[in-house]
Amino acid sequence: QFNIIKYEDLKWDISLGQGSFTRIFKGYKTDIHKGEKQVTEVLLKELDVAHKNSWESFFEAASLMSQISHKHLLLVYGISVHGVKNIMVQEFVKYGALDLYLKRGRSVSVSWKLDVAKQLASALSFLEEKNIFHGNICAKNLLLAREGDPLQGSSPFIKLSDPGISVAMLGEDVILDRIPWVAPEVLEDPDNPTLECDKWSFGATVWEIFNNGNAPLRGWDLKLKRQFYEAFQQLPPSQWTELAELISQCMSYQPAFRPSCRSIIRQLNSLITSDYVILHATEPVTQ
Ligand SMILES: N#Cc1ccc(Nc2nc(N)cc(-n3ccc(CO)n3)n2)cc1
Repeated sequence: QFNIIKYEDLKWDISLGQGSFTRIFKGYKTDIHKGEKQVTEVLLKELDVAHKNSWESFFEAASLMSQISHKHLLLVYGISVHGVKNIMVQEFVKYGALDLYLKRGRSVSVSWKLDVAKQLASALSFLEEKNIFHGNICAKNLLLAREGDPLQGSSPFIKLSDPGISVAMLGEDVILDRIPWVAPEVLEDPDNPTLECDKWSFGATVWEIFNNGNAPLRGWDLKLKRQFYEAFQQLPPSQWTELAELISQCMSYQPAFRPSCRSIIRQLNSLITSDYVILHATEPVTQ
């Protein structure tokens, strides 16, 4: 499924923060390649000891990412186990998580955001072809490999990160806290997620990207978040009607009403060519 990396071949560098069940570090792995020592920069993702009994699910996420390869899917080199430590060894993606990058107030253009959305849609389309459910699509799990430079006209490049511990293994509170990224039907039946659930999350992620990385329903408590679904509410619509339309299609409470990946990509292409893009070259950054 994936290769086992020897703990002694890994070296930890600085801590880069923590996710919900993991902490991440910059690091290095050493390989012997044709008798030569080769050191590779990696991202070391450690499963918190408190959640060590979710290690199968943690590694299942790693093996999912190792079995398929696509330019917009994160490369996972392998896993390492050392005592109670469970470590996933990933390619180091230069600019890290997209939500933090956008929050840092980088004012990026509308076409930059659409480009990122299209790359995510193509990763989603690839997963759909392979009938693979991701389960954790959000801006925090989009990694920025290339910034793209509006002046040079070079475009950004993103990689979708591993899904982490599967949603079926998570407690109800963790699932509730993932509102509005988690599809409403997942709350009803977390053990049988479908590909349509990822389309809902795609809609919430595009909303995030166009809101400069600010989380939707930020600061809402779990009760309010649950009510958001019970009242069939939608996220505040973008003033760009066609974009708001795509997001609300993806975030249909009826899974069958969500558009196919092909339709999502087609709609993104028509957004890219619309004159809104030219008029709003770089939005003033509203924090
Ligand atoms: N400052 C800074 C900085 C931080 C991280 C990276 N690189 C990176 N590489 C990966 N493979 C994965 C991640 N992640 C970050 C959050 C998650 C949650 O999924 N992953 N970050 C580069 C710069």
